[in-house]
Amino acid sequence: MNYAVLGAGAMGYRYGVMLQENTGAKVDFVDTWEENVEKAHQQGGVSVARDHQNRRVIPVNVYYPENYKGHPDVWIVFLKQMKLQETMERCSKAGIFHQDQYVFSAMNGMGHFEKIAEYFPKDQIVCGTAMIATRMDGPANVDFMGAKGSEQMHYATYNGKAADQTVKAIGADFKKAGLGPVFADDYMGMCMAKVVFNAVVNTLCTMFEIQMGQFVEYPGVKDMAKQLFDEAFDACDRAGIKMITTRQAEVESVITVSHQYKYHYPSMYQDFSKGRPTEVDYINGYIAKLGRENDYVCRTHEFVTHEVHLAEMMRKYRKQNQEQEKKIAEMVK
Ligand SMILES: NC(=O)C1=CN([C@@H]2O[C@H](COP(=O)(O)OP(=O)(O)OC[C@H]3O[C@@H](n4cnc5c(N)ncnc54)[C@H](OP(=O)(O)O)[C@@H]3O)[C@@H](O)[C@H]2O)C=CC1
Ligand SMILES: CC(C)(CO)C(=O)C(=O)O
Repeated sequence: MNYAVLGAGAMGYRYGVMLQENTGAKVDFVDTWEENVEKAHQQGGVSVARDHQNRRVIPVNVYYPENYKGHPDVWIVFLKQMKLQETMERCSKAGIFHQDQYVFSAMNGMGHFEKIAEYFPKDQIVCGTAMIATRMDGPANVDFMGAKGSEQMHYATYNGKAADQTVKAIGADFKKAGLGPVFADDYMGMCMAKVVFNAVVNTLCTMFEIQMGQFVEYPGVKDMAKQLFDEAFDACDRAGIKMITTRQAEVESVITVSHQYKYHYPSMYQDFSKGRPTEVDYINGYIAKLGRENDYVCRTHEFVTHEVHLAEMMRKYRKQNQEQEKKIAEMVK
């Protein structure tokens, strides 16, 4: 099968490169971030390391939507939630989406499949979640975190039906690529199991600007995680969502995955540190909204969503405050 990755960022390159290298599939990349596309053209591909080691340039074909002439069997979408609608619209106007194509996405948060369904038939949407950590260190420069074989992901059909031949073929390619796919029966329970995980790890690491291994040093992590998971699971219970995991398993997973990816700054921090908006409204904000819609108030998630927005807004004072403090220190000398 042929693939095109929409969003040549950390995860887009990860999926695309692993498919290209390990399955021999033809993979194209489509992106709108100019510096990224130009850098890939200039250096002849994407620079890839694994856990900071063995950095090398892997040849890849990266296009702007307007230049893309391919007709892949499957689109793999890895955009940030905030950019999804705008980018899908740009691609649609460029005429690169076709009604015979399947589309897979394992973006974090919720709300993206409904947007994707505006452009592709519902029966051809494959939902995913990825417990796979990747850093984007600069344009066309990525770092695959975690040892080879540590990759784990889930996928499910959006229509809730059994996997058809194409979905099975996608799953087989993901397996051959080394992405560790597991098929799930229900996409909502599968996606929410990842959303609630990100609502703890991504959000707390971002606010405190720390790596996952540093976060898990704190002895109160299990208590904090439990509080956030309890609220999220209660909201899901009320909404009739059957999670593919349990509260206790999620707490254990926070500990295990944080040790496994100890040097990883979650993707939310990667946006935060670059002065970009974060996906918090699609993660903790989504849980809080789900709760409200089902007569349940997720107080901690609502509060935490505000905290992340507060932290985002306060980034503008950081330089000013540091300069003021420097001046005061000089006056005191
Ligand atoms: N990174 C990870 O470890 C994981 C991420 N995810 C999820 O996957 C999805 C994609 O995330 P990820 O691959 O990390 O995203 P990235 O930020 O690496 O890339 C997504 C897109 O963001 C834009 N972009 C990124 N950095 C910059 C920058 N400095 N300046 C301008 N534009 C930039 C680019 O396109 P454009 O300008 O067109 O937006 C890029 O294609 C998200 O939903 C994320 O939560 C899920 C699991 C793990
Ligand atoms: C790698 C992982 C699982 C860490 O929370 C992730 O989803 C992210 O960085 O966004």
